[in-house]
Amino acid sequence: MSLIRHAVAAEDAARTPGAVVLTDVVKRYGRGPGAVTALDGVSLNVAPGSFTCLVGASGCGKSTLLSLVAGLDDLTAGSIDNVERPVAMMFQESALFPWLTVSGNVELALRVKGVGRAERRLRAEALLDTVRLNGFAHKRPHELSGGMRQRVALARALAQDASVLLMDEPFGALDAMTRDLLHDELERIWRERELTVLFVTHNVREAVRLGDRVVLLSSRPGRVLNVYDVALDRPRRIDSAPVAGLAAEITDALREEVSRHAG
Ligand SMILES: Nc1ncnc2c1ncn2[C@@H]1O[C@H](COP(=O)(O)OP(=O)(O)OP(=O)(O)O)[C@@H](O)[C@H]1O
Repeated sequence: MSLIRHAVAAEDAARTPGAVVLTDVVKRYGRGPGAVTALDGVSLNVAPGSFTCLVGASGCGKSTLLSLVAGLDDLTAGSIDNVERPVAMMFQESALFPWLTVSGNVELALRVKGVGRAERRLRAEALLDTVRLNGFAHKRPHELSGGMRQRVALARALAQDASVLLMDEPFGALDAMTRDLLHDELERIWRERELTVLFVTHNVREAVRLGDRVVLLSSRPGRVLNVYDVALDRPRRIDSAPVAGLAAEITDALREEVSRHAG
């Protein structure tokens, strides 16, 4: 297995400069006998404008990896380079402020950037248009469906004008149909804005539906086990045979890893 891993890392390192370049990243939480090694030597070159999905067993360090790229936590060893700041993040929970309107939530991100009031309003309107929420600017989050709340969260993330978008299971709590619609929207926005997306998911089919590449991490400590290039035409359907076929291959590898770890 380590041979594959090293081959993947070497091939990755040989690619042209990335928007995000991780080199031998190690992350350990705590010290002494109770320390937890979450990531152990992760190397990955994420090309500008690419869509990379991360999959792996629960607890393998996917969220840790995103928070390190976001600069929210310190590395124990290794390096992360070329990340243009700020990066935008999106989570499974929309984390909107309930007392603010939809527009107010998006405008807040612009306010933090020092954008003036009149321009904030205009830009928030345009962003809500981008995520197809025009007409909902004055609603409060509790008046929206889960999918609509995630659209607002996406608009708020886009308001930061970041070129790197980090997404931690953003559609994990949505029903299948809403999730499929949001896949289409995200794919469109990713292309229009030439974003670099790092997307964590438990859903391997979702990873194949969206990603240019799917990175499979080992069980804890997380290491890159394999990188799958997804050479399927877009737009893809999550229930199409080619998506299901590659997803089955990755799922088999993931199952093998989980049972190897359990054994
Ligand atoms: N702040 C922390 N302090 C101590 N241990 C932590 C901390 N954050 C994460 N861990 C541990 O690091 C490991 C990786 O956690 P992480 O949340 O990154 O995994 P994950 O792959 O995102 O998990 P899941 O798929 O279940 O969301 C886990 O064992 C977790 O318990």
